[in-house]
Amino acid sequence: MSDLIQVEHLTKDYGKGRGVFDVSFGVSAGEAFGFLGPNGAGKTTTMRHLMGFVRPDSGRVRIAGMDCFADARRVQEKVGYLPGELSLAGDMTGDGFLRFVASMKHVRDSARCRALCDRFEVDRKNRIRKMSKGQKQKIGLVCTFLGDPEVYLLDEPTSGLDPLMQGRFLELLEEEKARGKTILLSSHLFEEVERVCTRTAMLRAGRIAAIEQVQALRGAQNRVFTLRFETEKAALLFADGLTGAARNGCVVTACVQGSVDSFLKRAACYPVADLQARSQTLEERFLHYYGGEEQ
Ligand SMILES: Nc1ncnc2c1ncn2[C@@H]1O[C@H](COP(=O)(O)OP(=O)(O)OP(=O)(O)O)[C@@H](O)[C@H]1O
Repeated sequence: MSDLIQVEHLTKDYGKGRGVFDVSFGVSAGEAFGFLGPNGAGKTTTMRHLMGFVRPDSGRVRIAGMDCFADARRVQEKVGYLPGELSLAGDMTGDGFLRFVASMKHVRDSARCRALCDRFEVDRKNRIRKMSKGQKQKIGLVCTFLGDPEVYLLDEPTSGLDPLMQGRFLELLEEEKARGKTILLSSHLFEEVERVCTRTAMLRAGRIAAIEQVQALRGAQNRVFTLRFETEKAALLFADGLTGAARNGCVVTACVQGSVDSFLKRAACYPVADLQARSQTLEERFLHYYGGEEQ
């Protein structure tokens, strides 16, 4: 079966190396797909193409077989989109705005809206312009989930939320995933993607650097060793020519992929005062793709 979300060779060139270039990926129905990348990597630009706000310079972007630009209205009816930067009607109260959005989305049953507001402890009485960033973000989240859409495009959804609300949001996302919804989740936060998504793309400077199974990343056999040698000379000799090793005085930190046998035998040639080993975090693994990126 073909993917529900299809991005094929998407290019939007804003000049001076900015934009997205030859971006391709697919998200199958019921899959949660992560979209990770540093600032300016192209996450928002890709999402805006999926919402049909922007016409690609080249390439194709489709949801449920519909061209996102040509069929923008029909696509948008299927999608719950949370933009990275919200623009809400500041003069309206939270309640007034939610009612307005519900009517736009033809949502007649208010039970889901109430449940979402309770979950996120939404301030419905105050005017939106008087709300904090987090309070506005919670209104945005309720609007996104309100219509019970089939597809979610979420652009850094937890930005501005406190840890309690971040947790509640991730719970909601897991529930929606269990209900078969298709999710594209853009984030800077590795833990967030790790918790919800089965696969993730990593964007760098407008291009896909890699697409990986989250499970495979989590289970990768990479180990980070920190060794303290008796002397700086020993540390220097040990680290010399060792790929991926960093030395600070007597301490050498190195990431070892696969078998640790030859690494430990090499270390055993020098006087070791202390050794610690741990699994490489997902974040460290991603840094491999982002290495050298200017933020
Ligand atoms: N309308 C536009 N005109 C010119 N350049 C743009 C436009 N929209 C985006 N860009 C540029 O395209 C690049 C990608 O931006 P985008 O907002 O997609 O990145 P992002 O990954 O969402 O970043 P962030 O994490 O900071 O939100 C950036 O260099 C940005 O300046």
